[in-house]
Amino acid sequence: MTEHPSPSKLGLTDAELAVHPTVFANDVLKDQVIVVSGGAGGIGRAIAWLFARLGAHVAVVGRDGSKLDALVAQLAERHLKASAHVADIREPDAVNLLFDAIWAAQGRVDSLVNSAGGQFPQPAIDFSVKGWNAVINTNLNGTWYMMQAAAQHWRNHKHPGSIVNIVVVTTHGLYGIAHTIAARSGVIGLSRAVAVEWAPLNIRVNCVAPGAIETEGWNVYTPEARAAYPRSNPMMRVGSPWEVAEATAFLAGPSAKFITGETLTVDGGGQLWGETWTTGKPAYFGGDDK
Ligand SMILES: CCCCCCCCC/C=C/C(=O)SCCNC(=O)CCNC(=O)[C@H](O)C(C)(C)COP(=O)(O)OP(=O)(O)OC[C@H]1O[C@@H](n2cnc3c(N)ncnc32)[C@H](O)[C@@H]1OP(=O)(O)O
Ligand SMILES: NC(=O)C1=CN([C@@H]2O[C@H](COP(=O)(O)OP(=O)(O)OC[C@H]3O[C@@H](n4cnc5c(N)ncnc54)[C@H](OP(=O)(O)O)[C@@H]3O)[C@@H](O)[C@H]2O)C=CC1
Repeated sequence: MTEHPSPSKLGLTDAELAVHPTVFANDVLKDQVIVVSGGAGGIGRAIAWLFARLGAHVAVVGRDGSKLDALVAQLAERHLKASAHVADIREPDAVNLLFDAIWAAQGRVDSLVNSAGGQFPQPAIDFSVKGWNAVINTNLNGTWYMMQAAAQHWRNHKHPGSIVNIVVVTTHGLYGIAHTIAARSGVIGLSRAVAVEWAPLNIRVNCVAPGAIETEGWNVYTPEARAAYPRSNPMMRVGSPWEVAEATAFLAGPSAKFITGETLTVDGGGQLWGETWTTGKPAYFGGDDK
């Protein structure tokens, strides 16, 4: 994967996340257990901090154990509850074992947040089969394995639950990321379908669709593409992972107990106005790229 590292930091640090003001009451998720895939990434990390600060135990999931352990240590330093779990969401057996382990250790799971995901920017006409499959496997299949394993455990334990899938705004033709638009449209459709099927099990399923949110995940985009992201919405700025975390807490927790099958867009109005060119603006559309 091509990386374009930023000379300065992207997103919020643990020290910032530990003290960032929140609109939620401190104990609103007291005693709950929340599983956050991609929990050591930019958005997942903000979700982990917010949910832990609201009283939950957060089980953070990813492939890189050292990133997860470092985050759990930071949370523990502030007397917040968390555990690190290495798993590849594309491996259904590993995903099932993950939920077995968290239930065994914590005795409950209340919410699942699927923030693991990503893509690379490339015009769709040039996608390789391997590249297409990598994005579909991660974002559609991986998210589904996590959703199904969570729901099966809730059914077996006769326990209510809620799922929030972090997706991408799919209403635009977002140039250069057609594979992810396909995968995320699948997740949104899937969420609407199982919101109905799983209502009898007392399981709610919703999505959050972020616009341009500054995180380390942006290193796959060129500095020129990143520099244009503030113009992707009428607020003329990029979003913060904390803004996605608060929307996620709203949907995951009791504030949304009558909401299911919904997608909450957190994009500064980017659905209504703005331009997003993840691979540069082609000459055809008035830009410099050939
Ligand atoms: C309206 C509102 C406005 C909204 C405005 C919205 C702005 C959009 C911003 C969205 C931002 C984000 O989501 S940023 C945050 C998300 N984070 C990321 O995207 C992080 C990077 N992405 C990932 O890690 C991805 O999960 C993924 C690319 C699938 C990597 O998975 P894997 O580890 O399996 O993949 P790799 O082994 O690296 O690569 C597998 C194959 O994929 C292809 N591949 C990988 N990188 C490639 C590249 N740069 N160019 C071409 N092809 C590539 C190759 O075929 C690779 O095989 P080989 O050829 O054999 O190597
Ligand atoms: N930032 C943005 O502008 C936007 C982001 N999004 C979406 O929001 C989600 C979070 O994004 P963000 O936090 O910025 O991205 P990051 O790249 O910072 O974090 C994504 C995390 O997902 C984990 N992950 C990736 N693949 C797997 C896998 N197969 N199994 C387990 N974990 C995996 C990675 O951890 P590890 O390497 O340890 O596995 C990583 O920490 C993604 O789905 C992203 O596409 C949507 C719109 C805009």
